[in-house]
Amino acid sequence: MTALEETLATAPAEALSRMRAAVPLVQCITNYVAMTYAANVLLAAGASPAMVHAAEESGDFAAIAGALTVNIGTLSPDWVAGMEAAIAGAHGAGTPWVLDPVACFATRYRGQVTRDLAARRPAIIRGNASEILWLGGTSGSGKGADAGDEVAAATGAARRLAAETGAVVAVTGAEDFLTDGSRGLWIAGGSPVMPRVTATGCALTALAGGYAAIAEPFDAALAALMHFAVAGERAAATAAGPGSFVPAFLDALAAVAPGDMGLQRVRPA
Ligand SMILES: Nc1ncnc2c1ncn2[C@@H]1O[C@H](COP(=O)(O)OP(=O)(O)OP(=O)(O)O)[C@@H](O)[C@H]1O
Ligand SMILES: Cc1ncsc1CCO
Ligand SMILES: [Mg+2]
Repeated sequence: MTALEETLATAPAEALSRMRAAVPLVQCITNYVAMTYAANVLLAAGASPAMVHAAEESGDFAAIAGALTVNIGTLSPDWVAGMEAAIAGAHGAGTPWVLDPVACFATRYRGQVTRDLAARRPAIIRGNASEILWLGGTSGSGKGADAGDEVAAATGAARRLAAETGAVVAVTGAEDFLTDGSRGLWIAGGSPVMPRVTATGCALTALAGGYAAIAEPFDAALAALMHFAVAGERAAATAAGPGSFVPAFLDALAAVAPGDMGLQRVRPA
């Protein structure tokens, strides 16, 4: 087996077992839209969320958290100060952090803030294709928080961004792409209903934090993507639409077992 195949064969299942055993504390700085959903996703999956963003405390909190996640969805100057303080606290304590560049291409302010955050050594960057295209130096056709581009169009940008920042980069969509700049993987699964529920991607970023608390960034991102891929597919099979998908998805996240995090949905790029 190659090193990559060994990673694929055991790492996601082991990561899920370790996360459920540890129930890691994950500090989430996320947007107003995503807060409750992301917290519920973490609890269902097996981690312990805390939504802590004020600059007065966010750095101290990052020092006691297992991981920090930073999502710019509803940013404002106060929140950006909280993000910067949290990241400084995370670096001081060796806490890994995850960046979600929501709609970074949409305005100059978002773009500047995102570039500044991306330069602060995130362990993982998780975005949709339009966000990663823009951050990787190419313009796409995103519309606000929703992607307007195919994941396949963003693989080069993802590799460049990973090389530039040192982060593992996950691009999500109908199939997800994961790279650390050299290794590349495709992860299949999920459901077309997922982008019809707001903050699904934001919640995935939060879960990537849960895994980053107990695994190396590449394995952590892969486990989070697989956990969503399995649970999303199962929930969609029983849901009537976006509304009933949400409770079914929380149930499915809780029900995913290590043995479900198998190789069959992953292929090397
Ligand atoms: N067409 C699709 N088929 C299957 N799964 C999908 C599809 N679109 C998105 N997903 C899944 O939905 C999840 C969120 O990805 P998405 O790319 O929609 O995030 P996003 O655009 O950042 O979302 P948001 O900003 O609204 O939180 C991922 O697990 C992804 O695999
Ligand atoms: C709808 C929306 N607007 C800002 S953040 C957010 C959640 C999805 O990214
Ligand atoms: Mg998003």
